[in-house]
Amino acid sequence: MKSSWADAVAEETAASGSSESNVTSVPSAPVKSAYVPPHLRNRPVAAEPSAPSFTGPPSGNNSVGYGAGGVGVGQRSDYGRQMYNTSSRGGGGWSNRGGRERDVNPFGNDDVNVDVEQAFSAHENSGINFDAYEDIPVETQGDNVPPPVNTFAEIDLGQALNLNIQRCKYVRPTPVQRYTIPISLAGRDLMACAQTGSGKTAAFCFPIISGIMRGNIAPRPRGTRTVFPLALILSPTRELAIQINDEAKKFSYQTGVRVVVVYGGAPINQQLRELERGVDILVATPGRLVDLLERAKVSLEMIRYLALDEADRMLDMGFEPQIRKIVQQMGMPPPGERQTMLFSATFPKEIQRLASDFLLNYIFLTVGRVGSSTDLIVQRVEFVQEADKRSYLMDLLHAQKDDGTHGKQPLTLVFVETKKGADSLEHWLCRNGFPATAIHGDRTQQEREYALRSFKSGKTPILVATDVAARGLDIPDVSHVVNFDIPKDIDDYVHRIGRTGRAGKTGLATAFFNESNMSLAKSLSDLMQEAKQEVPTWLTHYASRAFYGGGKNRRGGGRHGGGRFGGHDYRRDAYYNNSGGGGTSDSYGGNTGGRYNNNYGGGYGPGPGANSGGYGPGPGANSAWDE
Ligand SMILES: Nc1ncnc2c1ncn2[C@@H]1O[C@H](COP(=O)(O)OP(=O)(O)OP(=O)(O)O)[C@@H](O)[C@H]1O
Repeated sequence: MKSSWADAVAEETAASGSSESNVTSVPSAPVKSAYVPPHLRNRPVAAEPSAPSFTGPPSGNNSVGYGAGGVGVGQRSDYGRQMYNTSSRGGGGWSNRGGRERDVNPFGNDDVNVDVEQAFSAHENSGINFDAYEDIPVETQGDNVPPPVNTFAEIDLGQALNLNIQRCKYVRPTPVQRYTIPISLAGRDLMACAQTGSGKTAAFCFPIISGIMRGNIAPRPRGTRTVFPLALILSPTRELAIQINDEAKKFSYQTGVRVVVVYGGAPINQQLRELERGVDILVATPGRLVDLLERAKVSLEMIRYLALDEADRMLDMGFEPQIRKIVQQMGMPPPGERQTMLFSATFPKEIQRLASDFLLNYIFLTVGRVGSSTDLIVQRVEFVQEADKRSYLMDLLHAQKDDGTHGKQPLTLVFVETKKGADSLEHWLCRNGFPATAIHGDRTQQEREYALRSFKSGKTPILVATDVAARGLDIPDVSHVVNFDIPKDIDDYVHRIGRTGRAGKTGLATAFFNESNMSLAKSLSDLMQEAKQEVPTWLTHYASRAFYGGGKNRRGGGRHGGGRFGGHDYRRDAYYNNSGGGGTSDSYGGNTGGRYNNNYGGGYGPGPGANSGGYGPGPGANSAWDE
């Protein structure tokens, strides 16, 4: 059943009793006390005004000064914004440097002023196909899990943010949003695993923006060129950081919350200038952030919200020491004094163990099976020898061209293993009349961004990519993902194919498999079965051989080593099975023991028997890491 925002609001108003109980059962403000750095303790902090209950978006143009330029104190009916502007915060806030600035309208129109009902009925079908998520299994583990909500209207996010949700044409929350937003608003730490393209970005952005709008934040230090963001969102790749920044900017339009992005490969001076204009939410790749921290341009002392997108990637072998440094050794308040949210579509258990160091009494949420792909993606596996891959790809592309009956050419994303391989395939495709571009870690940042733009716009409807484009990128109209080279790790496969079949739309993924991919046969076959895909007999055959021959993948012991669909909250296993030294059911070669027996500070690497070949970039392979 479809319902518009206006319906939801009307229903809530009509049934105020029941909706109120929903609201009260989900605390509207973090329950933890605000972090106050030692040097600011004993100073008076502005009291938080009581939050008016959510009344739905306005139908006119007079409620929040939309489109009226800068917003002054008292002009707004949005309590969060008022709090934000009237609080005694100095230091890092946007309003204290260079004066108040007019928000650039990231939506490019003022459509919020048109009749709400009309706007929603016009766009109701343009967003997520919610029916596709109806039967999705959801599991939560942890103490006192706040109940999920069914509509945005049930959540008290603040009016300015609600308007932006409306502008984004989000009619109702996706399953991961239904669960995570109340959990985060209740101030709880969270590890959330939900399928690709299911709306995780908004799931962590909304509570952060709302929390900052709500205020109750200690003043930031004045008279220093160091900036003190209140929230940090970390991303493994530059392009994903840019995308999160764009999204967060949309969501925070006219809330007074200022978002800045920093990432490697781009001029640091420009980023410094942006920072000096003030920052509330900092989106960053780890390397550039460490640089700024070491130069004392940024301080993490005031961080109240930490979000790790693609958290399992952020904590795998390549990144883990750097993330640990940022989170534990550079002045960030400890768990309990900040709220931490970890999100990904995949969460190997040994990564869960590492991640739990950053969390306090957290809730573990799975929407769909951990690490599963969505069954919106039709998966095909073809047996193709190395030498035949190009001609096979050409056949696929020709077939697609012939299919292009709607005028618009479908976008095809082709994943290869190496940077050299990406260059070479791009040139070959272009020589053969297929407009292609490429993205990988050896290209300059300018080239990378240009390639992505050219692909998104359809100018070059084929993008050849390494794993640098495997995670998080939300490119509308990608109808086909081709795994020209199959990744060594099943989780990477899940993320790669997740570039299509997003937001409830369907997509196609084709993989070229041959003997060199034997190590993935079992996990690929399991994954496809789980997603109700047709598994070729030859793959089943290889899978049984790989199983007995010790096929390798990051999950060790087979994809479902801890029992079928063994991907749950690792704490279950840790508590019951852990008697030391890798005693859990899906021990990764014995190098990570139970949480309580291990010294994680000593670094993390593949132990004897670990899957070093399939875990992290091997020689000649690409790192999907950025700085
Ligand atoms: N409530 C909603 N209604 C409609 N569309 C939504 C909603 N929430 C998110 N979307 C859209 O769904 C798409 C996918 O969202 P997003 O990129 O956050 O997915 P994700 O879960 O982070 O994916 P990945 O695992 O690949 O990073 C985006 O285009 C986003 O704008």
